[in-house]
Amino acid sequence: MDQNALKQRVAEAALRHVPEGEVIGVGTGSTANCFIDALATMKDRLAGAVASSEATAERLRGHGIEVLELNQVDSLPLYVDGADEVNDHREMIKGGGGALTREKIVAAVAERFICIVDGSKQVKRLGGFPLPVEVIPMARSYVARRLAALGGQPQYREGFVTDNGNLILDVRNLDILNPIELEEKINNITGVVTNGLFARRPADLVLVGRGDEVISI
Ligand SMILES: O=C[C@H](O)[C@H](O)[C@H](O)COP(=O)(O)O
Repeated sequence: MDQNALKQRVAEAALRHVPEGEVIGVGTGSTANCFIDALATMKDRLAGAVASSEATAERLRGHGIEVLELNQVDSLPLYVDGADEVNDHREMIKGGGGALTREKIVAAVAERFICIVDGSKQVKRLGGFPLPVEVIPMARSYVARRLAALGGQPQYREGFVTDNGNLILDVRNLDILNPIELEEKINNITGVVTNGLFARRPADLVLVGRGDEVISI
């Protein structure tokens, strides 16, 4: 089964966790897009969705699903999103599409976070995928120097502007032995908005598409 078929399969598997009559949070990226397309089949049983990016909001609206601002809801029973890497502790690297900050905010509000991935994203140790860090533009060089001091090799994602008007540094070569500690350390650098480690708030359930099966972690 090809990667796209696996993404569709996990997206469909996530549907049965969607509570009826509620507003849910929806992530960003190609796997989240598969979920949005699947969600459209039950849109009449949904009160609406909070989007983690402008692209997701547009796709949801395209299917006739009402998009609400996060500030319009008091709680979210569920957030469904993809990831760039996920380990056995359900910790993730996210942000390959640059949506990490809004994703982290929606994930923080959600009571339950279900991560949907194809098998290629499952790793023993995080860090093979370059860690995205969203940075306030004027702090770019300073933050890059601080990331280099942590042993990373930051690279400016040229020409990319986040939905929040900021830029992304993709950091290679980080030794991610303790994801929670590194997430906090990088977030404490002045000028960093947030980084793509989702370890303080891991997923509650990961659905992995592998061969003909969907495995739960
Ligand atoms: O910013 C993007 C998100 O974190 C995505 O969830 C992540 O990059 C995975 O995307 P995809 O499903 O396209 O591999």
